[in-house]
Amino acid sequence: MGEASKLHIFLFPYMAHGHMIPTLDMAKLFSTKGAKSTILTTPLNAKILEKPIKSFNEDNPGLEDITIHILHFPCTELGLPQGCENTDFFFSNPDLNTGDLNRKFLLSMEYFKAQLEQLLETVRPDCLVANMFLPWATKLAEKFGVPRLVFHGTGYFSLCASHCLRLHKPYKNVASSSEPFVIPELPGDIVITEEQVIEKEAESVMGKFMKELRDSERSSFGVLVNSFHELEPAYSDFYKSSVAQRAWSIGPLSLGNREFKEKAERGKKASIDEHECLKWLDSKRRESVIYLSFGTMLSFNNEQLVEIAAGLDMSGHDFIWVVNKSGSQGDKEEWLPEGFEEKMKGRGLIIRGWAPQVVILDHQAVGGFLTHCGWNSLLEGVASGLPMVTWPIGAEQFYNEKLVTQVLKTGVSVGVKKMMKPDGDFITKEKVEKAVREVMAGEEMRKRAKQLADMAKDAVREGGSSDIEVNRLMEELKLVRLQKEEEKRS
Ligand SMILES: O=c1ccn([C@@H]2O[C@H](COP(=O)(O)OP(=O)(O)O[C@H]3O[C@H](CO)[C@@H](O)[C@H](O)[C@H]3O)[C@@H](O)[C@H]2O)c(=O)[nH]1
Repeated sequence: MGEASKLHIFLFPYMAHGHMIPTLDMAKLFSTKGAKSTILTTPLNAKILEKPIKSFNEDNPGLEDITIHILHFPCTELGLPQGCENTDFFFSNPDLNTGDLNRKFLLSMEYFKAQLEQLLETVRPDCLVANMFLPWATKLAEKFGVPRLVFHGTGYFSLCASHCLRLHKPYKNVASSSEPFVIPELPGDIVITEEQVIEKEAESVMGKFMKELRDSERSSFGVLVNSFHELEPAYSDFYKSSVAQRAWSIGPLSLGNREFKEKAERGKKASIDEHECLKWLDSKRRESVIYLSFGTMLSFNNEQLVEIAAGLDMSGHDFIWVVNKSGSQGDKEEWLPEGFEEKMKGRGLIIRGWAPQVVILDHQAVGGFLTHCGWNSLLEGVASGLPMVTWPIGAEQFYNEKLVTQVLKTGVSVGVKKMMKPDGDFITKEKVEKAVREVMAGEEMRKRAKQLADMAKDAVREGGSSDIEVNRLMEELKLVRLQKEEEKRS
């Protein structure tokens, strides 16, 4: 295909690993469909993306379909610490006030408006895929006749749950914040409590910001969802008929990474040698290891870490545990029980910092996943056919948990009742032990999880449901281009 006839897509991710990782996967996917992508991001984030993009371009000689455009982001002028170009900057550092920085960081995204406007005017891409946290992107794109697609990063179930909770506010009719209720209108009689709901604060600054996001979504070209129809059919149907005007399921995006190198290069540089990690896993029995990770946005306090360690010990299972902790408390002596690592030698691997997650999840020795239910992790767990222990922390993670425990029935909850902020739950070692044992022994859950993994792989194969939707999207974008060309001629 000639360069000029290729669709050119701008991708503008939110500057957080949970958004940048699927964005790069998306760019690769578009490349397989003959489109070229430009990822818009800041210098430090570009550094993280450079290596996997270079590998991708080397593996696909002559295409060079993915490029980065670097944006200016003057942190200190915006009231942020120097070098704060990714949420990881504050979430992995327990010494910082993450709440304040998170809000300021989110609102600083407006700074990109002028740069985006100029780029859209000069380059005129065929489409702009912008993260939901950039609501002003819809109007800017419209000004230059560029269709704007929204990428939320989460799945259909939580998008639908949010919609129904916002609409019906059922939490207003309960006697206490811990009283369970069924989410009205949402298929499946899903039970939740008020303390797990994030839609409560419509009048707050964040509530108003979220409304702006929804308004900008309504006038956009549509929504891209990292999911596949067979995983959550009732919710993908509900979303498409009752929530968004148009949506395309294009996942699981992580499955586009087939080679070891691609899987190992997702996100930050791993804090462990990937081959060492594999060697360790190779020495383990099939499905005997539980993998624990709480994503990129959280550090537990030392008391909770000690309790997790004890629970893992009591479970008797081998484990890989990722502790996303830097700063002064990251020092192992400060939070691990005395002699724990020596005692667990051979049984447990603790990764401080970043793990090559998909490499680990795909290994046959891994038999379970204890997850905070961030959507990327959850979907990666599904794609690897793993039953899960759910330990949501905040954001939409409690909704994702309900998908696993109440709909898919491929996991059990560790028993967290409420969001970590402001004053989350303390989970005892007994609860950790019980949930880990139950998931590792749960044959029915494992069977269902494996069926879902097969469906996930089928969805992204040629002719599979997600493959068809990506093709449809490409055709629609080509049509928009044709119409624009015709308008220009007439
Ligand atoms: O050591 C690590 C830690 C994470 N990851 C990867 O990083 C991503 C993390 O994404 P996710 O699991 O979604 O977690 P968060 O970063 O916490 O995700 C944020 O963004 C998600 C998508 O919008 C939301 O679902 C979450 O609630 C929100 O916290 C995944 O691809 C992981 O494979 C690694 O490779 N190694």
